[in-house]
This record gives sequence, C-alpha cells and structure tokens, in this order.
Amino acid sequence: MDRRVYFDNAATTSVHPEVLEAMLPYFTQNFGNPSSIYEIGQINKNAIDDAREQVAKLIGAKPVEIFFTSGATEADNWAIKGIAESYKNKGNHIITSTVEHHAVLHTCEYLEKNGFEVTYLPVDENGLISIDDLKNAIKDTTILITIMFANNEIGTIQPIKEIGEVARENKIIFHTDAVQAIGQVPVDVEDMNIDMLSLTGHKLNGPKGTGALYVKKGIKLKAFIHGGAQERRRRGGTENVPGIVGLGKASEIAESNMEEKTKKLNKLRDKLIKGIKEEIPYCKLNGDPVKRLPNNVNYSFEFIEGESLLIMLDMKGISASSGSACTSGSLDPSHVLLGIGLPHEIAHGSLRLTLGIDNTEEDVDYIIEVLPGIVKRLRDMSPLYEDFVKNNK
Ligand SMILES: Cc1ncc(COP(=O)(O)O)c(C=O)c1O
Ligand code: FES
Repeated sequence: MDRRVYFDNAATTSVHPEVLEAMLPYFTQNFGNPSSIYEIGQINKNAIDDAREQVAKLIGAKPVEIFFTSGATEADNWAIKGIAESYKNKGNHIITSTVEHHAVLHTCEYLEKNGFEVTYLPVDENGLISIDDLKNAIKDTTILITIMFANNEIGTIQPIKEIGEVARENKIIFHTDAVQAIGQVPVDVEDMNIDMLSLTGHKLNGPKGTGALYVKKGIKLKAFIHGGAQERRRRGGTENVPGIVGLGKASEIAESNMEEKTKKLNKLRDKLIKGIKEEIPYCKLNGDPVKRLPNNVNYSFEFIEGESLLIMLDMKGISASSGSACTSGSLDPSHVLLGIGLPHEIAHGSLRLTLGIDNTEEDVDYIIEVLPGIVKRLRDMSPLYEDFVKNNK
C-alpha cells in the first residue's frame, strides 16, 4: 500500500512527540509514588501539581478545581451521578440532549431507572438545541443541565455561554462534556458560566486513559472512587503520573498553538467540504455549516452503506469513521444522525472525516481524488441507485 492517511481524530489522536518526551522520565527514573514523603515521591507530587496548573490554564479554571480521572467517560459519570447523589434532596430532574455521547446518555438512562427524571432536549436539523426549549424544560426540581460543548459526530458547537446563563439565572448546575472542543476552540469556564466540565487527553494529542473533571469551587461533589486520599479525597488510587504529566503537557501545547491549529484545520476542513460537494452528487453535509468544529467533516451519501465505504477507504489506506468509534461496531444508525432528522437509510450512508495536527493538504487532495470513485462503485452495485436512475430517466 502506498499511503496511509488518518482522518479519525475525533476517535483518537497521535501522541505529540513533546508529550511523550515529558512522560518518559515518569516511567523510568522518576517512578516514585506521589504520596511518599521522600524526594522521588515529591518529584511526582510536584509533577501532578504542574499538570493541574496546565490543565486549569487551558480552560480558565483554578488548579484546585481540576480533578484527574481516567478519561471523559469517568468524568461524565462522576459529574452526573455525583450531582444526582449530592443534590437529590433539592430535586430529581436532569436536562440533557438527544445527541450527547453515550457516556452521558447511558448515565442518564441509569439514573432514570433509579428514581430520576431526565428531559432529552431535541436538536434542529443542524444539531443545535433551542434555548427556548431549555428554558421551558426547567422545573423546580431541576438540579443539573448537562449539554455537550461540541458534538463528536457532526461537529456542531452548542450555544454554551447562553446555556450557562440560563443555568445561572435559574441556579441550576451546568455541566458540559467538552471533549471535542478542547484545544480546537476557546473554552473559558468563567466567561461561559460553566460549573463542571469533562475533558480527555487522547483527543488532544495526549495519552489515552487520562482526563479531568473541572468542578467549580463551592459545588458539592462526593467521591466517586473510594480509597486513599488522592485528588483531595475525591478520587482514590495511586495517580497515573506519566499519564497526568502527558495530559498537562498536551494542554500546554494545545493552549499555545490553538490559534495556528484552528486556522490550519479550518482551511483543510473547508477544502474537504468543498471538494466532496463538487465531486460527488447526492450528498449532504451533516452538522451546522458555521457553528462547527474546525476538524469535522460529516457527509451522507445517498444509496450507499457507510460500512462498505469505510472498508473501501481502508483498502486505499484511509482511516475514517461512519459514526462514532463505539457505535461503528453496531448495525444501528447513529443516534446523532437520527437526532438531526436523517432517515435511517441516509444515516447509514454517512462518513465522518476528522482532521488533526498531522494532516496535510496532500492528505485532503488524496481523499478528494479517491472518494468519488469509491462512492460511484458502491452506487453502481446498489439496487436503490439503479431504481433511482431508472425512475429519473
Ligand atoms: C464527546 C465525547 N465524550 C466522551 C468521550 C469518552 O472519552 P474517553 O474515551 O476519554 O472515556 C468521547 C470519546 O469517545 C467523546 O467524543
Ligand atoms: S460510545 Fe464511544 S464514541 Fe460513542
């Protein structure tokens, strides 16, 4: 095979060489336990403190408001179940949206089975929630609003600041899963009225299995993992020091190169969107054309199956996704694409291409060159397309 091109940066990203370099000493000479009082322990404690500052700075928080976790799934679970547990005397109602990641949706469904009431706000055809719907959904018993910053499948960026304002006016806690937005668009928890935020290292050119939950000072949140006194008694267990150091470094890099990265990705994204539109008939861009992540391209192609498309792209050395990483193993169409109102058969023919810091213009040219031929071959094999052509002659 001549080339390999990775277009699945919403699933995961490569580890930045400087991140790896920062992590390595914590596997080797600096292997101590951060809870130990001797020097090699304290080196680790200091490394965690530095990383906490780096992550806090990236989102405009204070270091004491950052709790390290194993990733965003844990952070989402902790935020939602934690608030449910701590504020159950105040109320049992949670507001979320139909297009959240499963880390949020399945956690909400679990709570529904345990006496909580959840409102799932619908989204419009571009994937946006409506602020009026949000206001109308609020009850005296509402204790939490959890709405993602940006969608992992279609890249739509929600009106986070406005959601934060509504939450604040109504004295309701606002949590956002900002996994896909971090490092791509500015995120400032103070300015955006965000009370809690989940992030993960591996979408940020950091290591897998690392993440953080931001919890605004003053919010009551009980321990989720019971054990030792780590993370100020809220998350027991010896810290993943190399991972935390890597997450810190990735945050520092993301903060310093965000402008440049966003500019580069926006340019590549727009070229890709335009190229596909020009070369392939009967396709539709999913997600908001403007309020969109710089790295996200998501198209539906009529008359074809996303799975076959992925296999044929893979044979050309292109890694892409037809929905989100975890759902692509299932035959059900994505809940996000159904949520924006796509019929089943069109949702099935979708392709997500997500760009990252390693992608080049040549990569974009390459996919624009090979994709039209693949779509045409698949359509030529499709009985639906044959019928369509016959009926439109
Ligand atoms: C929006 C969103 N939330 C949560 C997650 C889960 O993150 P993690 O893999 O760190 O558990 C992902 C990634 O799959 C995601 O895209
Ligand atoms: S459940 Fe992980 S990407 Fe959807």
